Amino acid sequence: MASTQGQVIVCKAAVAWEAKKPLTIEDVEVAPPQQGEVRVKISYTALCHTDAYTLDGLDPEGLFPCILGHEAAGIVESVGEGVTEVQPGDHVIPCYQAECRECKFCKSGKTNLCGKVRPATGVGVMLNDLKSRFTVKGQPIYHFMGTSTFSQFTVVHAVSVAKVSPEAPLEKICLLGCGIPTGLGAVWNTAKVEPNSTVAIFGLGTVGLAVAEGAKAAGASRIIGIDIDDNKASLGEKFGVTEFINPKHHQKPIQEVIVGLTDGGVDYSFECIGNVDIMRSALECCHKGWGTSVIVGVAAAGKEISTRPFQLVTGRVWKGTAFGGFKSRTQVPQLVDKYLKKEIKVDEYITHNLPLSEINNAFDLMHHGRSLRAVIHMW
Ligand SMILES: NC(=O)c1ccc[n+]([C@@H]2O[C@H](COP(=O)([O-])OP(=O)(O)OC[C@H]3O[C@@H](n4cnc5c(N)ncnc54)[C@H](O)[C@@H]3O)[C@@H](O)[C@H]2O)c1
Ligand SMILES: N[C@@H](CCC(=O)N[C@@H](CSCO)C(=O)NCC(=O)O)C(=O)O
Ligand SMILES: [Zn+2]
Ligand SMILES: [Zn+2]
Repeated sequence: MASTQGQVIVCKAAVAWEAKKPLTIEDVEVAPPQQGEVRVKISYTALCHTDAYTLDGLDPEGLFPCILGHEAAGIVESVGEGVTEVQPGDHVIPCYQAECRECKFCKSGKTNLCGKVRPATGVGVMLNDLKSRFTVKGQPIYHFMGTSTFSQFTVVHAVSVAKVSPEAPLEKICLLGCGIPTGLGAVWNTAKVEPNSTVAIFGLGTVGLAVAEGAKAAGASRIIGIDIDDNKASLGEKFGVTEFINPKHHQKPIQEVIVGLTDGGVDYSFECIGNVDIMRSALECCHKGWGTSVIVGVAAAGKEISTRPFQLVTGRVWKGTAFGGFKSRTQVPQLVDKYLKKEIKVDEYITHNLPLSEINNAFDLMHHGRSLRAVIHMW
């Protein structure tokens, strides 16, 4: 095939023109990568709840028109000046959480957050010239989370690209771009759950089920799954949930139910929904003196958390996690290798496979709670 390096590529992409409106498939012009950038041919992308949250107009950083998508895998088409970490043909996972290894955050040893490109990705552009690489009939289209994987080709910062084993099936490992690492890492890196701990998980979507999988691997003795969808009871068991509670079947506040079941509360809890009232329940179902609650869910613009300070004075700890605390470029390839060694599940989270033309159906499935991950086949 003739090289497309240095040329504008015209390809299909699902464009979000405005909030709360279905995406439309457009011919998008994708400019060549500039200095420190990589153009990636996206093979497969899944949908995460965060894509729906932004499309629904709930994200204070949401900009339109944009190309959503941040859980994907593909192959490098070309690289810009100065890029040495990857080359055309490499299999990669674009990572919304960059890892430059040079900034204050990366060097701190305290966080997986990276400050290098975040100011640009937060406003939908590339760092080099603060412009977008996408246009439709000449009109600029914003990037999203520095990834924009609902396009057959995307341009990302080189510090946001994890090079992975070419042995791994791209149609599966696309999921390692967000939801699964977030859940596993929330347990292993953020909470650091110890053997024999008790755990409560609020929301058993992909993220919550990955928390269950991580908690089981960490040796938790009780893993309590909480969801308003009764179908999640049997599903949860497959990922390690040992007890299921549907709050709708209880009169008392759910935190009181859990405290009663666990001799004073759980050691660790995880909020995997994005609901600030449930974040409070998750904190308050933790054991006095040491219980730790991790906020994983992303709450809508304007929402704030609250509790009585006494909850913290008496030893409960409130934390949050982004991408499960994993350092993206270093650790995503390791997670891919773990999948190849069958040490972590991936296939089990995929409930639907759809062509790009049906991407709006994938959003409907998610909104109706009928899918875990729907994988979009881009070609
Ligand atoms: N912090 C991060 O890095 C990160 C990464 C990925 C996703 N997220 C966020 O995590 C959350 C979960 O993502 P997902 O893709 O698994 O979503 P999902 O929609 O697949 O799952 C959400 C689950 O929560 C359940 N639920 C909804 N309301 C509930 C309630 N009031 N009580 C109990 N259960 C309830 C639903 O039935 C569903 O099973 C979202 O907010 C997403 O934006 C955060
Ligand atoms: N833009 C929102 C916040 C969105 C958010 O918190 N995103 C998570 C990843 S969700 C992936 O599905 C995250 O990693 N945040 C850290 C970061 O964005 O640097 C808002 O402004 O409230
Ligand atoms: Zn996500
Ligand atoms: Zn950095």
